Amino acid sequence: MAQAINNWQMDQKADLNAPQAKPKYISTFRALSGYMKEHRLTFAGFIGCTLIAISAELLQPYLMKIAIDDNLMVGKNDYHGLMIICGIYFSLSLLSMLFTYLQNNLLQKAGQSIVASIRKRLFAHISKLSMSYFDKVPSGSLITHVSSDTEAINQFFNQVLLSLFRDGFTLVFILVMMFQLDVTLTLYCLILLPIIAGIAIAFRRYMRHTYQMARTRLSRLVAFVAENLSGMNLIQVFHQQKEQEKQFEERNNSYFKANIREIRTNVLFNRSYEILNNLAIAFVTWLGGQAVLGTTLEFGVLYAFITYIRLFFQPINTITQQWNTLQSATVAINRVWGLLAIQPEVTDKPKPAKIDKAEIQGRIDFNRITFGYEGGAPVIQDLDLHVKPGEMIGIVGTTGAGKSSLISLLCRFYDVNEGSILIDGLDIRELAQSDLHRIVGLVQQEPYLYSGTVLDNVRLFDETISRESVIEACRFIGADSIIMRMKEGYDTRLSERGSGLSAGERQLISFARIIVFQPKILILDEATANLDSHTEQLIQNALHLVAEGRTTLVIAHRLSTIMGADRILVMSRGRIVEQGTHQELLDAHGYYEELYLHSQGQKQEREDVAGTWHRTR
Ligand SMILES: Nc1ncnc2c1ncn2[C@@H]1O[C@H](COP(=O)(O)OP(=O)(O)OP(=O)(O)O)[C@@H](O)[C@H]1O
Repeated sequence: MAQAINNWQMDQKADLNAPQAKPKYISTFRALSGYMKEHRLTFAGFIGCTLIAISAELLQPYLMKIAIDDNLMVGKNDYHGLMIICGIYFSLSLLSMLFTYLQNNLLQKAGQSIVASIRKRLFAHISKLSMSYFDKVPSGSLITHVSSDTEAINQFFNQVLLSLFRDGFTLVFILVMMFQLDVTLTLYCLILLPIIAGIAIAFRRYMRHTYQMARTRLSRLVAFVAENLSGMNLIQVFHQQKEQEKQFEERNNSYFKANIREIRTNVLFNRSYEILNNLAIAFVTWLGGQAVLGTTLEFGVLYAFITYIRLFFQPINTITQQWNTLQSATVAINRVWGLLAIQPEVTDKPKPAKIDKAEIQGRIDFNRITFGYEGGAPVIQDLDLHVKPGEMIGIVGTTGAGKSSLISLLCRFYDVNEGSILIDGLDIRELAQSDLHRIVGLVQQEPYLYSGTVLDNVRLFDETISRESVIEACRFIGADSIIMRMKEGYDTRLSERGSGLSAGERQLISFARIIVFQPKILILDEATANLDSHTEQLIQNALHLVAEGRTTLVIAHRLSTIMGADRILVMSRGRIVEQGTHQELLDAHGYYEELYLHSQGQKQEREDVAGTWHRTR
């Protein structure tokens, strides 16, 4: 497979010097050849079956010619011979049916397994790409790569390759039979061939345009519906249903019109093609009929000839139809291979340092680090921070101060531009990322929950972690009683992104993950959501339990979360501007004190509002 990607990359480099960008058909075949080689026997079987199926089918008119000329027209009462011919005719039909079935099966088997392995490789590759890639590329386009692009490759096998062999063989076979029957008549018919092909190609071009227009309008419509579904609550709250309906109608109408245009063109083409076919038959009947009347041609030959001419048009039509599919498959393959060729920016060293997770103490050193996102100004500047094993650090600061960026660097979602980050004295770039992520655990601001049971979500589908360990972890952090109140306890299936749970419940489940996976360093990007005081208390307790024995960095939006931290850092514009304990920072009368007084003011305001509300009831 690596060879297939190398081939593709070489073709891309060669293309840079090409005078104009043309669809890269050659590189498409080279790209797929690596996968196809693995199924060479199946493909050989497919070609063999195709040859047998087509030969069986196309020998039938010839057999009729024999029946007419050698039995019926000569007036022999050879019933036995006629019966044998009819028997062979029927057997050929059965043979053709059987081998068409086998041919389809073999092609499907090879094609589907190639597409499945491309999809698997693509998914595995995407999950290894660095965060910087996901910053640049919208997730919608990645979904297209995994779904539509692989589907287009599927169509390449199902339609293009099938047609190329089946229809290609059919055309060659028919031509051979026609020449064998009558050379002059065949040559006359061949005059029509460029006209037929020209009309078919011109129509196909126009149809491609109408097809693309319909597809574009359909994607606009689908994107609109998807956007609406995800923002349905906002639309309802702001009473925007009418406005949205209007926009939907406009998109729906334009898709409808494009569809009608596509269907009309299709019908027009098929009818014109049929007329051409009938013209050719009339032409052959006129020429051949004269020859039959002049007794220079046998009637059976004319009959077989007309049947072959009728069969001749369909493969040309089908092959030209495949042009569009071939083009979209080529584009899809180039896109997929382009994605497969992208290297993650954050990579492991060829020989990463070996570490024993149990031996890790949890000391962290940020040594004068500077970092900026691609093409942007530094968001962390010359930051120096040293965290002792087991220390709990609270991080506060203005929005956009660089708090989340700092923890992204510790997780190695990005690499620092300058300086270094060490864990227990070892540069994190020396570690395999899988080892680093076993040491550093992250609870995000919006804990991500997957479609699956509560149990699966705590152990992240890792079946080596027992149900008992999960339950024990949940009991430890106080989530057990909440989970047991759910309909099916630990086996309750969570809907998309855990939308049936409150923010606090989602946080508790993600704390349980930490207990189960036991990282030595814990990062918590605290949720901004306002929690009720009971849940807030539960979360506080859980946090203290999970922080026990771990080096913990907490990005806090509520100061109450980190007032008890060993050290609090105040960040502004990518730098640490204040640090100390809660009391030390208050005594320093700086930005932290301002934040604290502000939060106290807000708290008082909330309490006043709550008091008034209770009194008025
Ligand atoms: N993926 C990204 N690509 C480009 N710039 C980014 C990206 N993420 C953050 N930034 C920018 O980096 C700066 C620091 O952002 P960061 O999210 O680290 O701040 P923060 O202190 O965590 O803010 P908040 O408290 O609002 O979450 C901001 O100016 C932000 O716009």
